[in-house]
Amino acid sequence: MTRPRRSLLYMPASNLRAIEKARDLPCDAVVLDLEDAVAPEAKAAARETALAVVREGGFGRRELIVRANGLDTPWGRDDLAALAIAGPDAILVPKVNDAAEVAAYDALIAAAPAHTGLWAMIETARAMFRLEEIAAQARTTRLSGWVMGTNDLAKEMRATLDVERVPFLGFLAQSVAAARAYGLTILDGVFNAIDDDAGLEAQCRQGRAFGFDGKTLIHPKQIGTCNRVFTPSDAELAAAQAVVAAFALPENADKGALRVDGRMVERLHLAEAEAMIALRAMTDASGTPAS
Ligand SMILES: CC(C)(COP(=O)(O)OP(=O)(O)OC[C@H]1O[C@@H](n2cnc3c(N)ncnc32)[C@H](O)[C@@H]1OP(=O)(O)O)[C@@H](O)C(=O)NCCC(=O)NCCSC(=O)C[C@H](O)C(=O)O
Ligand SMILES: [Mg+2]
Repeated sequence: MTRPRRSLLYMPASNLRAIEKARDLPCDAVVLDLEDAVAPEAKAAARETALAVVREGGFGRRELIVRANGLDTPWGRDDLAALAIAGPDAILVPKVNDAAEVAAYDALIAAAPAHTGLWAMIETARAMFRLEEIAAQARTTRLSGWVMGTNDLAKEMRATLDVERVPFLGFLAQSVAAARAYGLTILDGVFNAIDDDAGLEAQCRQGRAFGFDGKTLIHPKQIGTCNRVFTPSDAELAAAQAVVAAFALPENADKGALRVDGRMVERLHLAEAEAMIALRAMTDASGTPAS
């Protein structure tokens, strides 16, 4: 991981007030949506707004991502052509079903600057059976991130999307495994109940337990909880530092397994501990409070 991606806040690219506000919000990334949050009659104007916002910048350390319309819509191709020239940090494409679609999106943004990543929404029933082939596109395209689209997935499956997300647990785990197998960043889906703080916290904790890098959000009031849950706590940091210190002792140089604070730790835990310390340092350096 090269930067924290705990909190990605969506906003309709047609909502100038929200975009203006986002320049000062403590999220790690901003996603300007041209897809589902924008009505058909507002699509063209929203695209122009998104392009102007990318050109203008002003988001500081926050990544700026734009979600395009799909290639099966009247707006997808024009979105991709324009975004390739504008060059946001990433272009997020919706409802990817298979590897061929990733390759098609990648070809259409071939002219984009090198810093522009391709991110894919994982949110269709068909994609659930092609996770590995989609993730493997990271080897041949600029695909570098996935975002779970649990609203669309719930709709397609006709499943109930509640706090616990029991119908989705298998797919969430498989998606994280596929993403990790090919080195992709992966963000959890949104939590729609804006005023349910306890539900949001529980779902952030669940997402972190699954291994997601962070969560996608729909409202500024969700950012604090999300950052706090996805930032290693002081206790986790201390535990990680204890693991690193134990393996650094000369008497442990040739040992593979140790007892640290009553727990068995192996060298794989050393790597985890180092990653946690690095993430905490990045989040501290980002200037964004955990809560
Ligand atoms: C959901 C909302 C429509 C709620 O809007 P509203 O009731 O107007 O919010 P508030 O009055 O509480 O807003 C308070 C202030 O905060 C600003 N605000 C609100 N939302 C955002 C935001 N997302 N980003 C930035 N700023 C925001 C308001 O402007 C108010 O500011 P002020 O004027 O100073 O008081 C609304 O929150 C919203 O539109 N959210 C984002 C919706 C969206 O982008 N949806 C698409 C992505 S979700 C998705 O598609 C997931 C995936 O594809 C899947 O399938 O699962
Ligand atoms: Mg969706």
